[in-house]
Amino acid sequence: MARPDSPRARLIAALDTAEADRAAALAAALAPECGLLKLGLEFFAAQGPAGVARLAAAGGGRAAPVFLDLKLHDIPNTVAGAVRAVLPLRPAMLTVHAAGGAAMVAAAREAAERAGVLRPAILAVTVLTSLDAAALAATGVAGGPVQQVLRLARLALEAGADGVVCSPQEVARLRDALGAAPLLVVPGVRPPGAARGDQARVATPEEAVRAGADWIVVGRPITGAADPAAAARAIAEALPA
Ligand SMILES: O=c1ccn([C@@H]2O[C@H](COP(=O)(O)O)[C@@H](O)[C@H]2O)c(=O)[nH]1
Repeated sequence: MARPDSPRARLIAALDTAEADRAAALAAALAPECGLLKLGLEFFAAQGPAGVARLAAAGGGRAAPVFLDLKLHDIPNTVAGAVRAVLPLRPAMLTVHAAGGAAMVAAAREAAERAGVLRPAILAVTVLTSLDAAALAATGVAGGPVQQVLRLARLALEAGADGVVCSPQEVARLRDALGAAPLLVVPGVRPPGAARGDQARVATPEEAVRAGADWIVVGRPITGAADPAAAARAIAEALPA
């Protein structure tokens, strides 16, 4: 997948809603302001593949590409089947959990290859940005988020992932360790003064991009604004060129 060529293209707007009409209104407002629209578990659980297809078709082909953030995590055979099942939706990006293991990530990549050159980029989620060091330790992982993100990123990239999802606090370390090739997609991003909500490992949009993020993912600071399009535009305009 081609890397973004402008600050606007770096912005991924997360449309976290269960309501089709609300998602359609947000998509129409935000498509001109960002590079991709992200649909996640909330929308998919409520509206299913047909809802994704309807949203992608809305706007007469002018809708932004779709990032399907399903965070697949199951045995390799099941994940491969799920990837094949969503290929007709033509997502530009699709997530799996790196913690599912190398064979699972490889199965996702192999299944995605069926779509040919327009296959979705397979992104491996490392450590959820809602986990701080203590919450991660409570899951039995020793060593802290940076070490675990690096470990899972290496595993996933060696297994065939095109990139990883990490917090802004690990981006610079990943770029140093892994070089320019992996796509780095970064949620846990908050404009100065915005509520962090349930996000634990955060930084500003500018900090995330300066650290090496290819794309930043922003949800509530945009969708909760009185004017979501203006909020998205302000975030993109504050990004380094
Ligand atoms: O580690 C992760 C992986 C994915 N996400 C997703 O990004 C957005 C963030 O939304 P905000 O409202 O800006 O917090 C959301 O859709 C998550 O599912 C993440 O936050 N962290």
